[in-house]
Amino acid sequence: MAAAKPSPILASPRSHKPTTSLSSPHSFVASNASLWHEHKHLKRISVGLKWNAPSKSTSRASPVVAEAKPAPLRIMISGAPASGKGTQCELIKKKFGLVHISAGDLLRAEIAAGTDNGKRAKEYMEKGKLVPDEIVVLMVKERLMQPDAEENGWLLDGYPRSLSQTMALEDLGIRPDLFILLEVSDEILIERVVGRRLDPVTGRIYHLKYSPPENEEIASRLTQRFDDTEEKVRLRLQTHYQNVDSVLSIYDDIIYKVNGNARKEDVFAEIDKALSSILEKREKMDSASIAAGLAH
Ligand SMILES: Nc1ncnc2c1ncn2[C@@H]1O[C@H](COP(=O)(O)OP(=O)(O)O)[C@@H](O)[C@H]1O
Repeated sequence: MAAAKPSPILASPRSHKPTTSLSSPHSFVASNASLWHEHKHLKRISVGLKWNAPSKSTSRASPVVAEAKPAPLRIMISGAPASGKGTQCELIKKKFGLVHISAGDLLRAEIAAGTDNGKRAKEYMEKGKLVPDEIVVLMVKERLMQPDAEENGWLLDGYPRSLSQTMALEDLGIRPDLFILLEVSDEILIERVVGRRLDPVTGRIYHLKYSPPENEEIASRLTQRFDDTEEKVRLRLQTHYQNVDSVLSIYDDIIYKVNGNARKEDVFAEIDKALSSILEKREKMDSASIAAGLAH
């Protein structure tokens, strides 16, 4: 079967592989993970090759390459509470079709379902602390390995938030193409959190001052997240700053810092530029690899 045959294009260099330094203890795992991901993807491309029937005028078959879809993006997005991750995730999801996996949303779903994990998680969330790894790590890992995320790529939001969570992914050979860090000043963050409201009917997020509800009916049903008070956001910020550096140190070579104080459209334009550029490079490399494979 064609899919089982080793493809000559597997040996080709790929531009999207994270640049890892040999001195880094994580570089080996990262490169292997990347190669594994590429191998799976390239197998798909090699299956997708089509050949034209020989035309009357030529004796040789000419290869026609089926549309080569580049390997799906795997992106992490990080930032302090209310740095705009949720808004940007919506925009990224819409444009790039990635599966949005939010650690906070997964935990809130556990709480809503009344599971033991949910009950335990809520105790930590109320204090603005990180939920223990034994709950979070498995939960996120299982979600990342669902077929939709493998097939369409993923956008991981709010994970990893500590060195141990990062290492759990590295041990599994899971590494993103890009680690987006939204940077916003504390003053703005606190103001955003305290005024943030959710419409439980539409799922839309409002801000009492900056993006108020359109009418009284909506205004009357808005809810506030239980951890969106000033006191709790200060604790969450403290937790964030205590942990973020250790996570950044592992993704040093793929960090993309974005000024999150700007308008959401401008923030998205920055992110869009980076993601589109990865995809463009990947498409070019795929075409070149396929052409090289066919020439053999
Ligand atoms: N990766 C994680 N590890 C541990 N706890 C987490 C993680 N992600 C979310 N949480 C918990 O859920 C809370 C809410 O997270 P989230 O919805 O991402 O909002 P925010 O980033 O605004 O704090 C966090 O304060 C923390 O208690």
